[in-house]
Amino acid sequence: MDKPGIVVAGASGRMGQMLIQLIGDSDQARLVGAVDRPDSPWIGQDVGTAMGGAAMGIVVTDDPIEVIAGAQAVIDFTSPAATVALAELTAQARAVHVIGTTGLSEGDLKHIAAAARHAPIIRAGNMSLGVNLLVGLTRKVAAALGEDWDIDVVEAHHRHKVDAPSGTALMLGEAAAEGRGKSLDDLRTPAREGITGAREEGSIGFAAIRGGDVVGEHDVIFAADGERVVLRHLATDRAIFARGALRAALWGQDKGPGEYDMSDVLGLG
Ligand SMILES: NC(=O)c1ccc[n+]([C@@H]2O[C@H](COP(=O)([O-])OP(=O)(O)OC[C@H]3O[C@@H](n4cnc5c(N)ncnc54)[C@H](O)[C@@H]3O)[C@@H](O)[C@H]2O)c1
Ligand SMILES: O=C(O)C1=N[C@H](C(=O)O)CCC1
Repeated sequence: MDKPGIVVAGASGRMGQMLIQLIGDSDQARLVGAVDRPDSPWIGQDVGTAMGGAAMGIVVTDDPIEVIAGAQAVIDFTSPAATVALAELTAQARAVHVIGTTGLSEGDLKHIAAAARHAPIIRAGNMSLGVNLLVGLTRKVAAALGEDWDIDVVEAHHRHKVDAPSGTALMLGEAAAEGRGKSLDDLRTPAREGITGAREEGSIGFAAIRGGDVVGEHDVIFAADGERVVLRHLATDRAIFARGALRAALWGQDKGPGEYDMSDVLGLG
């Protein structure tokens, strides 16, 4: 069988460039399209040349329809608005949509769920093996410890990140809430500022640091009287997210319509 053809959306972005390099070097997939926003200076350029290397024979376009029609998967690390639009187009082409974009609203998620009725969509706030293992550990530790153990998720990212808490922090918070048999919506405490009052028992808090070139750091802190347990993941290279996304695109090739996540892809369920 031919290697699956993959479109990268957000080609000029930090993740887009990682993916183009990874797919270009892969013997399991081929790059068939590169999409970016209409005002990107990369539009009309060969994507390899735009990245400062050799030409790859793929011209960056702001019109996803044509390239998606000939693709088996779209890997998308863009913005919430772009991701919602791409979900509809990718579903129409019956291709696999791998979504790494974070900061999606409830409304965005409803659009994505509607698109997943027609094609497989694999979405995760973090595509790395390490974080997806940490999600399982967080669920277990939260289940083992009583509500007298306070839970906070503290995360740090580079200065360009636009959403908070990070998608990863929300995955970890959801896992902690699940461990306690609740939903994060029930336990999440608003960002702290001013006279917040004492902490509510069983609540889950979030704190975000933004600065420099930090790729991504997450601590899940379980704090009780006299002791703390800290679960930590440190990302030092974005390649971990790109490898996870490509793995998801390949895994999705024989899957039916529906919503999947990285625990499905990695068999961690
Ligand atoms: N799930 C994960 O593992 C993971 C890992 C890293 C980043 N992310 C998320 O991926 C997203 C992108 O991160 P980044 O660091 O690459 O950001 P970035 O700003 O470097 O790149 C975003 C890219 O999307 C493009 N874009 C924006 N609007 C578009 C549109 N309408 N059509 C086509 N392209 C469009 C931009 O031009 C840019 O090339 C963020 O939401 C981030 O949180 C997720
Ligand atoms: O760089 C980013 O932006 C990242 N976003 C994801 C998140 O929101 O958790 C994953 C880590 C990097």
